[in-house]
Amino acid sequence: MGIFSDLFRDIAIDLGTANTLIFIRNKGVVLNEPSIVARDRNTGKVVAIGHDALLMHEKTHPGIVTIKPLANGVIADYEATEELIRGLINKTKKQFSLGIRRMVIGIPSGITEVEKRAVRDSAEHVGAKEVYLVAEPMAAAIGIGIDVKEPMGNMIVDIGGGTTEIAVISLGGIASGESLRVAGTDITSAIIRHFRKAYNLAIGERTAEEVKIRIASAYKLDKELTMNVRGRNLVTALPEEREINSATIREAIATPISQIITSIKKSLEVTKPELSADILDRGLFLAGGGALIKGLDKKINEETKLMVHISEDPLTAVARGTGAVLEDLEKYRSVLLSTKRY
Ligand SMILES: Nc1ncnc2c1ncn2[C@@H]1O[C@H](COP(=O)(O)OP(=O)(O)OP(=O)(O)O)[C@@H](O)[C@H]1O
Repeated sequence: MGIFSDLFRDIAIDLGTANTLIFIRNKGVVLNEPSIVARDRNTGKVVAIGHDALLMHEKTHPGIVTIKPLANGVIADYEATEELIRGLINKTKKQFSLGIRRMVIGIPSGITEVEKRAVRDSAEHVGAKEVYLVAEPMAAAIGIGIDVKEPMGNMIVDIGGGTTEIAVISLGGIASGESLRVAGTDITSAIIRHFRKAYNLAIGERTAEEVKIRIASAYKLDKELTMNVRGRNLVTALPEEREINSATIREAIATPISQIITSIKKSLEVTKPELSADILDRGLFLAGGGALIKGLDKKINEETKLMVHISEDPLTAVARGTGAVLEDLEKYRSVLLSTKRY
């Protein structure tokens, strides 16, 4: 058994809008790359996946198109999604591996039946013998280390690239939840718009991401930060550098931040009283890259009066959770999503 079982691999995937992470049994998270596919414009052939495709995404190349197959937490391009899964798995391939046995995939909870089916089909086409799907907020909760099966309410807010998933988890199920299509990407877009409007400065997506990661905040900082940003002046068409500060960026991203907080409040309003009492005791848990926005915990605390915990390494919470499911399928069987066969 030993030798042969080693030749078949069991893997778990966090199929995210922004990043896809792969977890391999007994190894942990082995790959974390952007969810991007680059194709030759003429032949349609895949020329790069992940990091390499991201580099092409920013530089305009007439012969290459880059695709983000998962936009806003839904599958925008089925074929490219499969290419992404295949390409990233290939990057992790061991020389002597015969193929994949089990695959657990974390998917947005707002996904439709047809999209679920498409993810399952893609996994099967890639060679998986058994495919299991788990909702991202459930996986995040497991990754955080919450005992999802106990009769207690736990609120998870997973702020990813395309979607913010808010869920109250209890007894191994999602008691109530919402999938909001406002998340990290919208915060980046708000920064791009601010530079255009306020300074006539066009900045790229990667620069805006850097601004977000380095100085964006949701709450007044003890010490406000500054940063030099380069872009192209839309009036003179010349390159320009400008110093900006965190207070201005906070204002620029106020709309998406308040949309996320409004959704959290709405979810709290519809939570059953006994679960609300648990949440009041335990606080809410933030996961996903958006959890790293400075002061977001304070801002949510101010508006909801709840304790707010930022999960350890929020960017890998979903992947670690899908990995935990993979490593103990028996225990987690009841949290898996069912898909209808057609
Ligand atoms: N330090 C940081 N500060 C603020 N935002 C960050 C930071 N690091 C990453 N992000 C943002 O987090 C988002 C990606 O988060 P994550 O990897 O959890 O999403 P995803 O799982 O790919 O997306 P989704 O859950 O929507 O499918 C991106 O928008 C990224 O810009």
